Amino acid sequence: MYHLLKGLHEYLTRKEEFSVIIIGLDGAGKTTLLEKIKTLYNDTPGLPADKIAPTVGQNTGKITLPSTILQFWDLGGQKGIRSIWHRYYDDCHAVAYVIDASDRERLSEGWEVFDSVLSNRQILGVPLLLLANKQDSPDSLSVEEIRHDYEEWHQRKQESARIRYAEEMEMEGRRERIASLDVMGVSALEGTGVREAVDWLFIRVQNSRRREDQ
Ligand SMILES: Nc1nc2c(ncn2[C@@H]2O[C@H](COP(=O)(O)OP(=O)(O)OP(=O)(O)O)[C@@H](O)[C@H]2O)c(=O)[nH]1
Ligand SMILES: [Mg+2]
Repeated sequence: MYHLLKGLHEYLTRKEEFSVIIIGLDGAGKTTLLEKIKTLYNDTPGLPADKIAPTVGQNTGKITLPSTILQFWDLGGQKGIRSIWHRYYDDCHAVAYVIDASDRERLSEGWEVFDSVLSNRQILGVPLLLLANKQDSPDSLSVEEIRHDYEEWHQRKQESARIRYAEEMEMEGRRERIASLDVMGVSALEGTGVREAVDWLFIRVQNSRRREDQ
């Protein structure tokens, strides 16, 4: 009887686990974001910003939400480390791409990398959120400006490329994705918008799981 009740209790209180990868250029603020998420959701606070060093490899963090555990994988963004990102694509349930909205000089590099992320078939149907970080900075572009900048960059890229038919089809998929792209403004440093971003991820992983179940 005890085992039966224990099993029932475990069944009723079980939590499903989802993996979210956090990627973006070096210095975009991914680790600062992860540590802020830990501080906001866990009893043990994350590292303060002045203790965070550039990531060589990965950092992880878990938070518990109603009937759900979100496992975050913050992957190093330096050029030489980006080649490991693809190893995480098959098993992730959502992607957060962080862009430094205050660093205008590196925006096009950020879009180049973002575009190559979008071209990966493994994450084609995976919820993807673009986070315009450092909204606390006076130099920061707003969410609308960031979206506009990306669309313009993408337009320029298409115009300058001589595109083969296969690429055209692939671009078409990407265009659809861009049209429905969700962009949110956050300040990983101050925590502004971070709960809204986590809510978005929580809802989207739940929804995509339901679609898989059907
Ligand atoms: N003003 C401001 N600075 C931020 C914010 N988020 C991160 N930073 C700063 O940006 C710098 C880089 O932050 P990290 O979190 O280490 O960046 P990262 O994306 O993890 O970089 P890699 O680990 O190299 O890929 C640090 O000096 C942070 O304090 C933010 O929201 N606002
Ligand atoms: Mg980092």
